[in-house]
Amino acid sequence: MKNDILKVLITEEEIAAKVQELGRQITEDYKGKNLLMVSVLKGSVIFMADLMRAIDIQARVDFMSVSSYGSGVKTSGVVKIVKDLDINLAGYDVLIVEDILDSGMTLQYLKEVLLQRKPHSLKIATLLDKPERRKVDLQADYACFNVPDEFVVGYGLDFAEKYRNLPFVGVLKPEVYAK
Ligand SMILES: O=P(O)(O)OC[C@H]1O[C@H](OP(=O)(O)OP(=O)(O)O)[C@H](O)[C@@H]1O
Ligand code: HPA
Ligand SMILES: [Mg+2]
Repeated sequence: MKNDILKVLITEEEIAAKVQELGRQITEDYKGKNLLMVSVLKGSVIFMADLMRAIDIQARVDFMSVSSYGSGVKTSGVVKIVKDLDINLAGYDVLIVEDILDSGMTLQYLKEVLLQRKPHSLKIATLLDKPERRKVDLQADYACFNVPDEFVVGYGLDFAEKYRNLPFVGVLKPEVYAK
């Protein structure tokens, strides 16, 4: 699998160090609050698993799955909830945990939907931010790394459902897309 990688953008060690740093920051920022971490399936599960263990306050977790109706529709911002949260958000300080903020369509939709449920607060933590591709005016409250406008895989991020289990973030060789 690693043979398919053209270049590593962010190493396993760099990710680990940043996730620990973000965990400490969230621990500080959410002291005395009622933290609920919401992971957006599937890409964010690796980040979620590492980040939650880097946080030293009581934190609940829940999972949500959304899908676009097709790549064409995704750009119009139409997203469908495939699996909703189990927990009612009232009274929680919700932190959405995402792997990547790209066009921003997914997170803009999620933010809107979750805000309607009247959480005490709502913030976004993302591992990767690709600001050049943004189509909506949205920023993450916490972002670990900026990435250039290239399709990236690994540490949860997939190409055609593959490469999520790479421990680093990288770019695929062009011939992999042609397969
Ligand atoms: O900012 P955007 O342009 O909306 O892109 C970001 C979203 O796209 C990816 O999810 P995807 O729909 O591929 O699902 P996955 O997490 O299961 O891979 C990624 O995990 C984000 O959720
Ligand atoms: O660069 C990316 N890689 C994988 N999944 C993604 N979803 C949005 N952008 C990306
Ligand atoms: Mg994906």
